[in-house]
Amino acid sequence: MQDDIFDEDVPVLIQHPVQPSPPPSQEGLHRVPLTIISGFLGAGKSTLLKRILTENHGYRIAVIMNEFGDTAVTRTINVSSESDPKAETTEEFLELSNGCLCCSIKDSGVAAIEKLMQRRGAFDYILLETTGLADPGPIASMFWQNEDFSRGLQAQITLDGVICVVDAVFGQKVCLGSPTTHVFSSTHIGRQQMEEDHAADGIGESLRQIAAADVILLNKTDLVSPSELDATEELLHKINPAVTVHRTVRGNIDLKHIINIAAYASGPLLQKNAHHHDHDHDHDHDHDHDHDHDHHVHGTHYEMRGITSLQVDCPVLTSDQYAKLDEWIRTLLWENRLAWSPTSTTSTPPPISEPVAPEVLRCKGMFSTDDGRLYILQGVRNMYEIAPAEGNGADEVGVADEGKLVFIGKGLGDAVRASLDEVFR
Ligand SMILES: Nc1nc2c(ncn2[C@@H]2O[C@H](COP(=O)(O)OP(=O)(O)OP(=O)(O)O)[C@@H](O)[C@H]2O)c(=O)[nH]1
Repeated sequence: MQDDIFDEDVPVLIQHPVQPSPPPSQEGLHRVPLTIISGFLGAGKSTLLKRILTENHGYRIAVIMNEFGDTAVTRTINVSSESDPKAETTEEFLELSNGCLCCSIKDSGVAAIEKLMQRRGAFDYILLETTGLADPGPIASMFWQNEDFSRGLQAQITLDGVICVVDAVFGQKVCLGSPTTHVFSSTHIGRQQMEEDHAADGIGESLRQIAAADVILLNKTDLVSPSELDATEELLHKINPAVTVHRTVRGNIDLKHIINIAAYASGPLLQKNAHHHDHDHDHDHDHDHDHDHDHHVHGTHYEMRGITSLQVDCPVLTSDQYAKLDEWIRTLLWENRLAWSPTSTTSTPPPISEPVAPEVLRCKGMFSTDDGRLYILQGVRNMYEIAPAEGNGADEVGVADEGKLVFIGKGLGDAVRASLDEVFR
């Protein structure tokens, strides 16, 4: 692990009592935003978190890290702790000099968060790292809750977003020093992981991570040519048409792009597909690439190794169509079937059958109704919400007459699209 750049930044330990102080009154406290950080093995999650734990950014973030003993931050902390006879007692919660709080997960993630919430007030934000092999979807659905169902932890925490760190050069190390290195396209290797990664159920973990992400950090861009990065980025957008991609080197990113992004709020969506490049020298600019492939192609679906993304235009809906769409989504997410199937009484021919039962991992959308209202669709697995857009009126958003819906999951092909067409009829 190349952690030498951080060696000068040994965090300063501040003692915490073994027993946490009693939790402050919950009254008047806002829910603490939580961001999930997932990513391919070795993609650079720890490097990103090290940055957050050591740089002066002004945020008080509690970072919950996996594999506590393996990370360079922990090693530096442990080195500091060797001279500290009470190091054992401080191991689980370490307050760092930049105001952040570092926590280890020894129990399940939920237990760690419950313990962390006993220290509420010491931080404003939670970053939760998942293991490289984890599917962030179930964790996201645990924290993403309809207000009506908020209880326990969900009443204290609100899911802000899911970040996925993608290695632009997967396998690069393996090739280093190998006589075949120069004949490998490094991005090809990164893409190869996505293309080959598929589990028994048809969707591998790295694809699930991409599917569940609101923001992708395409990391290690220093090792890959711009054209190869473009190709990888295009692939990411095909797998997840609603994701925002930032290019990074060693996880160097302005934190505003990954925290407080309100990816699950009822704000405008699907506007954020501009490509963002964050370079090590902090030069940050957004621009659209002139790809051959248009990421906003109307009514597209893309399939790779069992994962499909379906992006459709949604016309301005009548109240009947709105109700039908709601029923269609509910049936798809809750029953893994199409509301308008071959047994439908509609006059159109039944849609062709899908080889795989449809399943949605993530959906997002924005559409308007003919009474001038703008709605946001948010869904994580079998939970979804359609809520009036907050903040911006339809005029400001500028997409009132060209709504979009995005579904990412399994078996979301032609039959699903044909069924959805019925809703819009
Ligand atoms: N050249 C280069 N190396 C990087 C970059 N980001 C991370 N690395 C290196 O890649 C290796 C893996 O980075 P980590 O941050 O440990 O990756 P991880 O995702 O935490 O790994 P796991 O916890 O094993 O899944 C380390 O040697 C890092 O120094 C980058 O942008 N460019």
